[in-house]
Amino acid sequence: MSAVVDKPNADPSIPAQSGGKPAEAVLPEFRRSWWETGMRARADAGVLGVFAELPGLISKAVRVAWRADRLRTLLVAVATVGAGSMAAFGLLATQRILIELFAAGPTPDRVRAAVPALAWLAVVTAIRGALGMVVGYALNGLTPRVLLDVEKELFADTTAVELRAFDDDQFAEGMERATRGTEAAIELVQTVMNLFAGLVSLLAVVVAVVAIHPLLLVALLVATVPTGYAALRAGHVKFGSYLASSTRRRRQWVLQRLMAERDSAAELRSYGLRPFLLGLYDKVMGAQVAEELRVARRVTTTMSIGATIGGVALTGVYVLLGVLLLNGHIPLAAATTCVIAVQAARSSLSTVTFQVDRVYTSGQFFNEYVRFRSTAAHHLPAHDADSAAGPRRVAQPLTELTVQSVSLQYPDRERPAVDQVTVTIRPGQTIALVGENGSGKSTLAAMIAGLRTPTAGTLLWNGHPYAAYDIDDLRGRIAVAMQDHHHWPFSASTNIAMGDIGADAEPARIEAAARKAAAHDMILELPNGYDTLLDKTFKDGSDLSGGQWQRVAAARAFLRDADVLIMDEPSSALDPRAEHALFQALRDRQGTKTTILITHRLANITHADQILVLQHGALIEAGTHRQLMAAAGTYESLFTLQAAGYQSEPSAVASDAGAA
Ligand SMILES: Nc1ncnc2c1ncn2[C@@H]1O[C@H](COP(=O)(O)OP(=O)(O)OP(=O)(O)O)[C@@H](O)[C@H]1O
Repeated sequence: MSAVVDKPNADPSIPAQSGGKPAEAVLPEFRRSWWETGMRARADAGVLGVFAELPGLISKAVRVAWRADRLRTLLVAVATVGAGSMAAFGLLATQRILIELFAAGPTPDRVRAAVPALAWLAVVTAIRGALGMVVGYALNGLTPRVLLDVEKELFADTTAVELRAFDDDQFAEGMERATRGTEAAIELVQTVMNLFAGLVSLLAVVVAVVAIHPLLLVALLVATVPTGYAALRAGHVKFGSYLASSTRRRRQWVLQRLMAERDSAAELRSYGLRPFLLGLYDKVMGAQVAEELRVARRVTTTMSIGATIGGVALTGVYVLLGVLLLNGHIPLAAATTCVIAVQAARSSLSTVTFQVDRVYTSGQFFNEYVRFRSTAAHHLPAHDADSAAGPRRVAQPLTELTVQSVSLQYPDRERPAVDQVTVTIRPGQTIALVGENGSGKSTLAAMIAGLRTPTAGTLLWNGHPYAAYDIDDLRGRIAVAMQDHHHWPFSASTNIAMGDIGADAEPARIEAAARKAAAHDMILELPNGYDTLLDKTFKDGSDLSGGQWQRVAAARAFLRDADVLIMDEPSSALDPRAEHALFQALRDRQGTKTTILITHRLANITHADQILVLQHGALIEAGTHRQLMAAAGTYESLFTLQAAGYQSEPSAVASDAGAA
């Protein structure tokens, strides 16, 4: 934010508010955004820079299209070349007609002689139209497939990368750019195809003109090159306009969301932000209208200059043609065809220059997608290089889980979150992780769950390092109820069934899991019971309270018949009755299934087989409740403190009564 306050007018299109309080000081997201990259790059790149990058971008587009749908890509290419050839034939047929019409002899004879060429022209024009329709049809089928392909690849990456990737702000930024890049893939393919079509038509005109008379090529160049250059310059200016409107769209979008979405609705009302946001909307739109008018003036000037240059060049060509005609260098029919060819070439050239602009811009966005995917590849789970046979399946139930001198240091932190912890966990045990906020309990649990990789030390499942296993298979053996569990926007039953998504979602199993988490009765009271959609933003959707969501999350974890169940603060929002039911269900697992429990409510873990006390990431105490109480260390002091909280109230009441 400070950068914005220091430079309140970083974006000149936003007016500073009076009183030294610029509007953007409270809305830093209004600063220039990464997603203008492509447009800015285009605006900054010179004409040569654009052409230098073009071949690489074109080849990327062709590869993406080819992978998505070979048949349609081929169809577009063939039909485009076909349509171009028809344009050349059309010009040749036109010239033939003119030759016949301008020949000596009676008019009916001349018209009769021109009829075959006329028929040719009609056929060629019809074929050209049909091929144009084929191109449009094939492109309509091709582009959604391109989008599907690139989006699928992107989400295949984002769902596979290790959790640590999400701690990296560069990764998060890259992901946003890549999402925009997927849409750019469509644009890139479309514009490359249009560019190709424009180039083919241009080439067709050139071929036809050379076939009529080589000298006419000079005339064509003189008439089209200045116009082409002017069109490219105009493209630059139009790009400025595109840039301005994109900025406006982003601002509108941010404000529209703030004023219309559920997430901000309560705070907007509570703080009385309505006039502030509406006022800001007015200001932003006012600034944008002014910007648009400024750009419109520039566009008009550039276009006028372009039109003047083009007109002068065209007049030169007509003069040249007249001179050639008078000197008898070219026949009248060729000169007339040349006039038609020049018009066709000018139109193709303006298509080409416009598409060059667009290929360059969408290519920049698509590059972001390509870049992100190569970054994501570095975040994929590492597999043990020693095991040549590939990742091992988890064939046996858990016999021993060993945490061997394990540490994890987050990249942006000076000290490790978990520091050389060693523990051995046996099947059927209940392990409790205890310690102050930030002592490393969740981080240790995430490593045991196979969600994070230690920066030092090893985790062993049945004597083999985690890295030797197929990570998805290993994770399938562990169920986790996260501290910050996700509110999945699906029905209540799906929310629970997601705990074992590969298995049949039998209602009886789902209900049994819900009962263990004290969620069954609560779900039955919802408008549509288990079928209630837990997303308020859809019709008939419902929302749950914090504690109700926690019960659903616990039920999800109970559903999976996991070797190890990890529950991170499962009762922080539960009422006493629900808490009692949940811990009873956890105690029922003891002796048969392994449970790792993280909680600050120490009365709930007195039955644990091992209580591990963490401090600043290090394991400072381990033992049963009885052993740790006898040791009179950190655990004992925390437990005594909490127990005193429960006992103090009655004595306070008693002393109050005595005083009365
Ligand atoms: N993704 C992260 N990136 C950087 N640091 C993190 C991240 N997650 C946790 N930390 C830091 O690591 C340390 C351990 O965090 P952890 O969540 O494991 O603690 P905890 O014992 O579970 O805390 P609590 O009782 O509050 O849930 C803390 O200092 C925390 O700030």
